Amino acid sequence: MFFGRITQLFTAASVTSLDVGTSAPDSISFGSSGRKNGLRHSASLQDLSSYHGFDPDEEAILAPQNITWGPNGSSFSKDKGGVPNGTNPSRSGRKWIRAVMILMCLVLFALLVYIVSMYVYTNWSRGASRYYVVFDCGSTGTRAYVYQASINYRKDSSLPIVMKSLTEGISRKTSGRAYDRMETEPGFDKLVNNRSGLKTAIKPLIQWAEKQIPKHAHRTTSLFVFATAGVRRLRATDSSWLLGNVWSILAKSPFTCRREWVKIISGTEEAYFGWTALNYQTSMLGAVPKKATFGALDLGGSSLQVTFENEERTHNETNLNLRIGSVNHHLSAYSLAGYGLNDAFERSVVNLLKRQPDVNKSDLIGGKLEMKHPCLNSGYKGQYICSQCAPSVRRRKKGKTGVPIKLVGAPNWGECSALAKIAVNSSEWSNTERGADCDLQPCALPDGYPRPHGQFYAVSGFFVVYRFFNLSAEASLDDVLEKGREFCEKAWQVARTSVSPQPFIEQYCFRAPYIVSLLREGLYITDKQIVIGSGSITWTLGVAILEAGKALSSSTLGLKSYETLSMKINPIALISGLLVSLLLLLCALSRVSNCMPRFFRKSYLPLFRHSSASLNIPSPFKFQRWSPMSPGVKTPLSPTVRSSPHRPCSFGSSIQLMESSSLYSSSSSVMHSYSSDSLGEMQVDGSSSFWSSPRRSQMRLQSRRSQSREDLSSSLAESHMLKM
Ligand SMILES: Nc1nc2c(ncn2[C@@H]2O[C@H](COP(=O)(O)OP(=O)(O)OP(=O)(O)O)[C@@H](O)[C@H]2O)c(=O)[nH]1
Ligand SMILES: [Ca+2]
Repeated sequence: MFFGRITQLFTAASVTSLDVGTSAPDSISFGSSGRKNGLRHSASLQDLSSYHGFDPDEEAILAPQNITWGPNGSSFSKDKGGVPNGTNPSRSGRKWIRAVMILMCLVLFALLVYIVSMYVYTNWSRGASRYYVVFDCGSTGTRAYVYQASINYRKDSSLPIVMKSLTEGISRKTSGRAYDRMETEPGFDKLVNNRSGLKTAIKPLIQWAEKQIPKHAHRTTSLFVFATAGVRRLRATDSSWLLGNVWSILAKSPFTCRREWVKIISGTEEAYFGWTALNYQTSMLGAVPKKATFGALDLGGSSLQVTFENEERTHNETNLNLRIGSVNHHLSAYSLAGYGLNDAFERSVVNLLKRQPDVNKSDLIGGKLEMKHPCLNSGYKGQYICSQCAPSVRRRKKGKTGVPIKLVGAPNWGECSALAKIAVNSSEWSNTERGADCDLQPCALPDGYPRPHGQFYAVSGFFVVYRFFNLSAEASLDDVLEKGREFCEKAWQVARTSVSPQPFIEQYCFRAPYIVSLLREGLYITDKQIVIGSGSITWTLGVAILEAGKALSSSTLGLKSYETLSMKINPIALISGLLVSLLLLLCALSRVSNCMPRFFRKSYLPLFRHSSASLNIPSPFKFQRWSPMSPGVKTPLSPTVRSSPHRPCSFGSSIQLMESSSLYSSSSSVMHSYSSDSLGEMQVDGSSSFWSSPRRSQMRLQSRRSQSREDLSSSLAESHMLKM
C-alpha cells in the first residue's frame, strides 16, 4: 500500500497531462472539474517544462477518479483544479519526498550491508574455531588445558558454543596419576623467588599446548593463567613476584596473552567456573527447556569450592547471577580456604602440636620435634613441613615455607576420625568462628553462608580419594570409611605398595574420614545428594566456555545474528526482500529526482513502451514520462503515439509522453497531437532514433508540431479497438 501510494505519487509527478483533445469517439480528459474539451484549458507546454520531479498536484489530475471518458474525444488537460494559479507548491513537496526517498534508500542499503555481513560472518564463523589455553596454577601443581570452541548448531540448546578439550599426547593415568592432564609440580606457591623453577614449570606446558593447536591459529589463541588457593594465600609481595615473572616468561609464548589474564582468581570465580564446566559437561547448561542444574563440590589441595543454584537471595557475598545462552542462573558460590585435602591434613598436624606438652620452640625451628599421628600407618616415619605450625617462622624447605616436624605413624581409627572432624570444624582452628557444634549445624560454613541444597557432583579431591581406594562413583560414604579403616590398619610398607606410586599416599588414611566428615558434618550433605564426578571436570573448561561466549557475542553480535539469521528468519529471504525493496525505492527515487543517468533516461530508450492498453486503463502507472534532458531546462512535453495501424508493433500501440527541449516559444499554448505514422517515422528513423541526442529528436518533434489531430485520434481509436 505504502509503496503503491508512493509510486502513484511519483508516477503522477512524472506524468504531465497534455490537452490533446481529439474528436475520437472516446476520450480521456484529466481534470478535476471533468471538463471534456481540454484543448483550450490545458496549460501551455511551457508550464509543463518545469516538471522534472514529482508534482503532488499531478495526483489530483492523474488519480483514476479524475480520468473520464468524454463524448468529444479524449483530451488531456492540465487542470490543476483548486490549485491557485501562479503558485507552485509541488517543488517543495518534491524536495521533501526526494529527501525521504534518499533517506529510506540509505537506511535500506545500510540494513542490507549489515544483514549480508552478518550472514557471511555467521557462515564463516560456523567453520572457524577458536582455541583457548587455560593454566590451572593449583597448590599442588600447574596444569595446562587446551580447548577448541566452535558454533553450536544444535537446536535443543541455547548455548552458542561447543567446547572440545584437546588432550593429545598425555600419558594415560600412568604412575597413579588420578588426572589425564599435562601437569608440572610443584605448584607456583612453592616457587616464590625461584625464577628457574617457574620456567621449568611453565615451558613444558607451553610446548605441549603449541602441539595441540594448528600453527596458523597460535596468534588467535587466547592464553589465560589463573592461580588458585595455593597462591591466593601467599603474602602480597610473594604473589606479585610470582605473577610478574610468570608474565615475563609467557611474553615469549606464541599465543595471545594479556597482563590481566595472568592473575589470582577469587574463590568465587573458581567456584562458578567449576559449576559452569560441570553443567556444560552434563548437558544441563543452556538446555532448552531449562533443566535442573547440578551443584559443584570442587575439592582442591588447599580450598573447597561450593556452588549451587539458589533462588533464596539470602547472602549477598555469595550470591551471583550467571547468564548462559538465553538462560539465567541464580547461584550461591563460595570457596572455603584451608578445606583442601593438603591444608586439612596440615590442620590435623597443627592441632596435634597444640596438644603436645612443653614444645620447645627452638626444637621446633631446629626441626628436632617428633610427633605421633593417629592417621599414619604403623612404621611410617617422615619429615613434614608445617606452614601453620609456626607462622612466624619463614624457613623454606622443598619450596614450602614452614617448620620441619618428624611425624611417626601411630594408627588409631577412632582418634583419626575425631581429628578429621576437628579439621572440618572451622571454629576449632579459625580465629573468627565461635565454637560450633558439628552435630547441630554445618560446622564448615561461616556464619550466614547459605546451606548447600540439591544434587551435587563431587569432583577433583573427592574423585582422587574414591579412585585411590578403587571405589566406583556409586560407592557410599560408608564404603569410603570402610576402605579408609582397612588402609589405616595396614603397616606402612604394606600400605605403600598396595597402590601404584603417587603423591601423598601416607595421607589417605586421614583423607577417607576427612571427606566423609566434610560432607556430612561440615556441609550437611547426605550420601543421596552426591555423585562422584570424573577427573576431567575442571573449572578451566568453565573459563574457556565463558571467554568463548564473550568473544562470540562481542564480535559484531555474530552470535545474536546467528540466532536471528538461522533460527528465526531465513537470511536469504530477508536479504532478497531488502534487495528488491531497495531497487524499487531506487527506481521510484530516480523517477522523482531524475537522477537516472542520461543513457538510461526513458526518453531515449524504447524500452518503456506500453501496450495500447495504456489508453484504456485509467491508471497513471501506464503513462510514462520521458525524463527531461537535465533539470532546469524547459522541456515541453509532447505525446507520441508509439505505433501505427499498418506497422506490427510488438508492444502494441502506446501513448508515451516525450520530453523535448524548450524549442517552443513561451507563448505557445498549442497542444500537440501526432499521427502515429509520423511519430512512427520519428521513432524508427535511424538518424533520429531514440538513441540520438534529445536535442535532435526534439527538433524533429518541433517540425511535426502540426501533426494532424485525426492521426492521433485514429490511432487512439485504433488502439482502443485493439483493446476491445
Ligand atoms: N593420588 C593422586 N592424588 C592426586 C593427583 N592429583 C592431585 N592429587 C591430590 O588431589 C588433591 C587435589 O588435587 P587438585 O585438585 O589438583 O588440587 P589443586 O588444584 O592443586 O589445589 P587448589 O589450589 O586448592 O585447587 C591434591 O591435594 C593432591 O594431593 C593424582 O594424580 N593422584
Ligand atoms: Ca584446584
